[in-house]
Amino acid sequence: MRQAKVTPLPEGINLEGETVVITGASAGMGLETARQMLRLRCSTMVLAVRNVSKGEECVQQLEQDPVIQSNKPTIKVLKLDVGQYDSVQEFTKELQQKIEAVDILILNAGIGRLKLERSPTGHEETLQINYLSNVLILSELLPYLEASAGKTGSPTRISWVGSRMHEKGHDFEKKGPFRSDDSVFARFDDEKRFSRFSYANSKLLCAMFMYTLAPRLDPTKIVLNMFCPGMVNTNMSDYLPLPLRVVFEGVKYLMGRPIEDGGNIYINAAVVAGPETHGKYLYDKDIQPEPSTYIKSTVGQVVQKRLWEETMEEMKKITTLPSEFC
Ligand SMILES: NC(=O)c1ccc[n+]([C@@H]2O[C@H](COP(=O)([O-])OP(=O)(O)OC[C@H]3O[C@@H](n4cnc5c(N)ncnc54)[C@H](O)[C@@H]3O)[C@@H](O)[C@H]2O)c1
Repeated sequence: MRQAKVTPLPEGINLEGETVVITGASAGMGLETARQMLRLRCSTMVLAVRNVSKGEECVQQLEQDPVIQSNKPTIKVLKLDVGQYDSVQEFTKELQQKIEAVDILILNAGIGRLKLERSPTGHEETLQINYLSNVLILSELLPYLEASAGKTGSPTRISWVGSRMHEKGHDFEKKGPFRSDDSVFARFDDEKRFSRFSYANSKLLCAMFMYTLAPRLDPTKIVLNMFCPGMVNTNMSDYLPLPLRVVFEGVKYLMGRPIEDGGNIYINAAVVAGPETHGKYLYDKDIQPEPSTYIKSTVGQVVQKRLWEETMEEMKKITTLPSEFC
């Protein structure tokens, strides 16, 4: 059974004059969202990518689209490897130097892993790529994104790509994903405690962080939400070993959404849904009124608080915290 069809975007969306930044935009839904937004007249698109020459190829590909050509946008490629703090800091610096104000930031780059692999920071990769580096991006950019709102006259919108799996990872584990008396990061970094559900667990951290940060932000300056696009036919499952990949490809073929629908959901979260999405999770196009049962549970609440503390300790080692983090 296929995933429910996505309602088309309303007529008349016009992103003329807007500047959009998408991380991990050289493939999958990041690239598709860039394409759709450029077709909707987005004036400046920043593709934040690990491989700059691949990013440049994407620009050439996008510029061949007659609709995009006629809109005459500026498309920029900036280097960003979310596996490395240095690269994140170089990216946030370059962005502020080159782009005066941002209307929309989409935190899209993400990976899955079944085995413990470490990023150059020493942290397990899903923890680093899906969670910690996104927190650093926010930490470095919050003052600039708030200032952007002053320049554009409307709140800067940040949409973070989560996954519905964040509600499910712990269902498959014997003791739940995190204990209330254990380090959150150790659950990823410690070989003995690493779980093959690290993808779901890393997205759980993202959701918990979003729920903690959003109330600290002024929604007249920044609207922050998280969303899950559902199962979409991208290369996301390439990390799986061959037998599992074959099964997953079959499931995706039968049940997954076309990538165009994925882009449509991204645009809904970032553009169509308004300030009422601040601090909220969206599934497809529906705003979830409340966090997941796990996040609301007693253990979940302890873990959410500990996560914030551990994250702030980590960020303090790398940068000066913005006021919203203090
Ligand atoms: N495809 C799905 O069914 C699905 C479902 C829910 C959530 N998501 C999320 O959607 C987002 C996009 O995934 P996708 O399905 O388009 O997969 P994808 O693998 O096609 O795209 C992932 C993107 O992240 C980039 N990326 C990975 N590591 C990076 C790094 N170190 N530095 C910079 N960029 C890096 C890749 O280059 C790629 O452009 C991810 O966050 C994923 O978790 C996907």
